[in-house]
Amino acid sequence: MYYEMIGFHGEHQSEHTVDGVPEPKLDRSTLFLDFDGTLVELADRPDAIEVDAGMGDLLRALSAKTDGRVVIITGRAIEDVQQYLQGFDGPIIGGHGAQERQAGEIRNHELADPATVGHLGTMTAAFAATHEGLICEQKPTGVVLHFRQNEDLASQAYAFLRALSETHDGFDLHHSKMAYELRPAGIGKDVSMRRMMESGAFAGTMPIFFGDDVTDEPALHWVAEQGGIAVKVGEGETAAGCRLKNPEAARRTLRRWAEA
Ligand SMILES: O=P(O)(O)OC[C@H]1O[C@H](O[C@H]2O[C@H](CO)[C@@H](O)[C@H](O)[C@H]2O)[C@H](O)[C@@H](O)[C@@H]1O
Repeated sequence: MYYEMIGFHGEHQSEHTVDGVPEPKLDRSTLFLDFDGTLVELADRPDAIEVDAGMGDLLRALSAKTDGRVVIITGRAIEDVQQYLQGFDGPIIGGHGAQERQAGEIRNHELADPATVGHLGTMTAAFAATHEGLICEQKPTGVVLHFRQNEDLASQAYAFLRALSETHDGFDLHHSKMAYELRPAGIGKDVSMRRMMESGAFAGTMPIFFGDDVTDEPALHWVAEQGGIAVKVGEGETAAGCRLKNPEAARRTLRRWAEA
């Protein structure tokens, strides 16, 4: 909407679409990319993903086309996701917005009090250790309980984290794919995205976002509302105007843009 109001819409994307996605003018765009389920296929465990061998080259090529405005925006901790992104030294928003990497330096959001996060992590790890099939993922800004290995434990995982959220101010409970997560209240990919789009090199460019999860929906909604390109990867209800079938299709579109 904003870009249409100021007359930029047509300047930032062509009317030509491939697989239902408009072809953007990358030199006037900012490209936000979710990681799990968008750039890489989901796996049984967070540490079992397989990253396409050309991922680093792809992100570097897209960064060159956008003058450095490719942003990885993920729920993972930055310390975790960056091991899969060798060769990409651009900005990363991690922990759903609770962390940011700019110019190689990682900053954690002040809302993620380290003592509280540590305490939540310790308690959740102890709970997972006594429930076979639950995986505790501790992050610098929150904690996740994964139940993909044993779906029958979903309600117990939920009840446990819910009790923690009710006894620890400032942390909200969120549902994502086969997992529940505690993260600081007030953070979100949409919040980080809006802030970034108002700053320095990003202001006045058109936002593009590829995301797959319910946790991506507020940001997909915001991008669509701005007249940007919001792409939902996979199935499910969405506010996005475009959809690609799976991460392979998303990578194919991105490779085409990188080579255009
Ligand atoms: O924002 P994203 O980049 O999509 O990250 C969301 C969460 O992704 C990871 O969990 C999910 O992917 C795992 C690996 O495929 C899968 O096993 C799990 O069931 C999914 O929920 C990651 O572990 C989380 O920290 C991220 O928040």
